[in-house]
Amino acid sequence: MTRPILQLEGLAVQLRTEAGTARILDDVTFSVPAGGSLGIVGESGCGKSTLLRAILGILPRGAETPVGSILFEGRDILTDRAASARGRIGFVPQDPYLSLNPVFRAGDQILEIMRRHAPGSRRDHRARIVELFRAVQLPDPEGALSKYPHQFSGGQRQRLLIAAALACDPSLLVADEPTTALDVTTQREILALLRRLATERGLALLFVTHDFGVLAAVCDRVTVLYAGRVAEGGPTRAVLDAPEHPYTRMLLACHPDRATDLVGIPGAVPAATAQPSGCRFHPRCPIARPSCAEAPPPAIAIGDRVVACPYHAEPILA
Ligand SMILES: Nc1ncnc2c1ncn2[C@@H]1O[C@H](COP(=O)(O)OP(=O)(O)OP(=O)(O)O)[C@@H](O)[C@H]1O
Repeated sequence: MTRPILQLEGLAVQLRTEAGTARILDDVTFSVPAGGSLGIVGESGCGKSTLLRAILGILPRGAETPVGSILFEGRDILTDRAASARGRIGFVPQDPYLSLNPVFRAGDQILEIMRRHAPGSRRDHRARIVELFRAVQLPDPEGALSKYPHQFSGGQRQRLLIAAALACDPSLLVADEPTTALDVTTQREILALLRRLATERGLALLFVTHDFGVLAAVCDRVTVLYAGRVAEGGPTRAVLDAPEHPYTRMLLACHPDRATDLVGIPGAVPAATAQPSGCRFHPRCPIARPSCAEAPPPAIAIGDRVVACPYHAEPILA
């Protein structure tokens, strides 16, 4: 088996807020091997962004020290600051319109990042940036160096941001819904680009999305989060074709591309300060039993999949 680049074991993140302790992530476990791509999906408020923040070491103020471990290239970046500082984690943000500094030329913005990570002369760095621009298929890579962000289209700006994420020579690329701000055609091109770069460079890719179409286009595996806990995980195709957890089944049934007789999931994701006892999905779950409110369900392994529901084989009646 390929070595994991990123491995989370029992990660829990809590935040002190005015409304009490927000239990945002609990017992999150998964791994991403070199060359592998994992998508994190779940409704808004399930903890996807907080998960990325924990990995990138940028949790908000009020966060308690996370519990569990985040092994990056075999070292726990929660405790090993040196590993974290040296970490080769590239980040592709959500919004290409907000994520570039409008007053600096594209080349200079990436030069800054490269200088921090790799030795070399200005000329070496510029040559490498042109190479990166070529790799992300920016038109006129040489000319792009001296352009300002507003001189690029949305898709080109996202390509610039991917080039910026690659500037630290990463072994892991973390992307937070990088195509939501783009039109469908551009979205497809950017997803294909990410997929190709990850394969060609042997990068591990961690991809956050709420869109199953995007997930299927990019990720070999998926982890479904619900209210900060893993509901289900496994190969993307298998999970999309035959979801096991009631949450995944209902979430997929509400997807516009899928016509089924199930409509929406009643209720809403609970506030992180008011997580239900036991299985956090039980108040919205049509097959919940009284015991579901008692203790968090353990993750059950089914081949190369996991599902956190002892009643996953039961039908859901509309
Ligand atoms: N700084 C904070 N203070 C208080 N609560 C927070 C904070 N950050 C996140 N939360 C809460 O943690 C939960 C998870 O939030 P998070 O942003 O990680 O979810 P998400 O799945 O990324 O949502 P979205 O898809 O809308 O970005 C939510 O209930 C949110 O209100």
